[in-house]
This record gives sequence, structure tokens and C-alpha cells, in this order.
Amino acid sequence: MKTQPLTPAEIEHALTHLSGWAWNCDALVKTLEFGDFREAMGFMLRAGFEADALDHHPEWTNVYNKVSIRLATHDAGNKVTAKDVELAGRMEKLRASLTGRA
Ligand SMILES: C[C@H](O)[C@H](O)[C@H]1CNC2=NC(N)=NC(=O)C2=N1
Repeated sequence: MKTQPLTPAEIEHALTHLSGWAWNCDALVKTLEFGDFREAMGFMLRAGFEADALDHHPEWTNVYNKVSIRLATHDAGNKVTAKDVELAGRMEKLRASLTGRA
């Protein structure tokens, strides 16, 4: 998998498949909202295992039912790579399956 930074055009294209995600010129970012703290923790546990399996780890914070996520690749100068796009996609699938929302 490509680990050099993606081009702006590649990132913009990836975002068309990642509903609610934004690119802040360094990272892919999104704040996810769950029904309650327990549901947010369920997401973090599952997403954490996915991240570890990919050997690619998010920066994230949790406040009650919200999880704010920032995805960038340290090994690529803290820029967005295909690994960030892959992890964002896996997180979206998990979020949809846990919340029942598309
Ligand atoms: C040695 C190990 O593969 C690296 O440190 C991995 C671990 N997790 C990582 N996570 C993220 N977000 N970026 C990285 O460059 C990265 N590198």
C-alpha cells in the first residue's frame, strides 16, 4: 500500500466515499456521535482492534457520546496516505453497523 502522501486530487476523490469526513490539509478528520458513552466505547474498542491490525493508529479523543478522530501518517510527515483512507473506511463501516445509520 502506498505510504507516501496522497495528492490533493487523490484525497478529494477519497472523500467522496467517506461521508462526513473532512481534510484539514494535514489529516482526515471527523467527529462521530453515538447514542451514549457505552456505544462510543464499543466503537473505540472495535476500531482500535482494526487500527492495530493495520498497524496504523488514530489520534482520537472521547467526550461522553462523541469520538473526534484525526488520521494522518507519522511515517509520511504527518500527511494523509492510503492507510488513512483505508482506516477511515473501516471506521465508517463500523459506525454504520453500530448505529444503524448510513
Ligand atoms: C513501527 C510501526 O509500524 C509504525 O510506528 C506505525 C504504527 N502506527 C502508525 N500510525 C500512524 N497513524 N502513522 C504511522 O506512521 C504509524 N506507524
